Amino acid sequence: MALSRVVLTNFRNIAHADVELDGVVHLFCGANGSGKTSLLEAVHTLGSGRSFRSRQSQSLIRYGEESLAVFGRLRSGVALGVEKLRDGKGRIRINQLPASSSSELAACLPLQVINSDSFSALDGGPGVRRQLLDWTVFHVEHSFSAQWKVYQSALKQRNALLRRGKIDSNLLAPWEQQLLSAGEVVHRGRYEVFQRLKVLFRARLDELPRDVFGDLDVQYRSGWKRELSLADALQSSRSGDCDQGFTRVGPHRADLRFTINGQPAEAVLSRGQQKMAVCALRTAMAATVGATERPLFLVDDLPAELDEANQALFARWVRDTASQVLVTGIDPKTTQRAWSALDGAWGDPQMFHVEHGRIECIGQGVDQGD
Ligand SMILES: Nc1ncnc2c1ncn2[C@@H]1O[C@H](COP(=O)(O)OP(=O)(O)OP(=O)(O)O)[C@@H](O)[C@H]1O
Repeated sequence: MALSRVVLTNFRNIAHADVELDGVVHLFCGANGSGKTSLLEAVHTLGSGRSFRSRQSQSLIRYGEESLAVFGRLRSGVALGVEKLRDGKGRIRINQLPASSSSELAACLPLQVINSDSFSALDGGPGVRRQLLDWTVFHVEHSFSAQWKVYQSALKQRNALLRRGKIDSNLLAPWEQQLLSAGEVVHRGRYEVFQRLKVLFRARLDELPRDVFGDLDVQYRSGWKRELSLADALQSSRSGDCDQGFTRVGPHRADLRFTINGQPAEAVLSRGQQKMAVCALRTAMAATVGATERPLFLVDDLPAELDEANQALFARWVRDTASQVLVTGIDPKTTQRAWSALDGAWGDPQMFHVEHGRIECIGQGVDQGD
């Protein structure tokens, strides 16, 4: 799923940009504050309805303007459009027709992001890791998001009853029935996809130093005690749930645990090693999804925290799993080094210069000689 063109209007400091994406590797270089990350955010908005930097769409709209728009065309010909207004309203269009949810965008344009927030996969809360797993499940099986929505709405209803101190079985039963049926599907989807993801993650870790990454383990936690069925777990936590006013067990408490010899991985790994573990995870997620929905990678400042060997290894992982990659950096030579070492189209990056919100294509890779 590659983009052939993206058009931005009033997106942060970018008043207007029309960017043709003819290749597979596209490097956007420029000074701090020039608008590089804004371009990645705009592409992210196109594929998910929101930025990876801010949940508030108002902050994305160029100062003094009332709305922003991002338009994109995929190589397949599909046209995507997202518009956001200052009052919080917005519109999503796919092939000029209104779309009802941002998951329709995600199905058209799968995205992976590597940026300074990527560490949260290891040191953030369980919700971050659940989202990563769910991204993978969704792109393997799009119907997953419908079941997850059913589960979440039943959970909301059960919690509302619990908060009112209602443990009347007759009132709880219909919501628990929904929780069970949707919850089982969600769990099964996650479990099956996790088994494949784990193998592909391990294969990438095996390319990293064994003394550090050899013992890095990842486990899937379903959100309730393994020895119980979900039905039994819900039943046995009912009175405690009522005391607390919320449902304490179930797929909404699922997590991935990354450990090294029983210790949390983030407590052992250096920053650069953590970033490589996340790069391994995200490219393994892309590989799990497979060839039909190869994602587009958005990489904000790859050289940050990574030495040259690790940047080169990450570039190879991306080549093997992505449809396309958009990378930002300050210095063109440093930014392109990892990519220029690759063969074929992947080794021939398209370069863009970004300055004061203007994006200009400056051709293929710059000369690496000094
Ligand atoms: N809503 C907005 N309207 C106009 N400008 C904005 C808005 N939000 C942020 N900016 C400005 O847009 C500029 C571009 O920010 P961006 O994060 O894209 O820069 P960058 O090129 O990625 O920089 P860095 O190399 O420092 O990461 C910044 O100067 C920022 O202050």
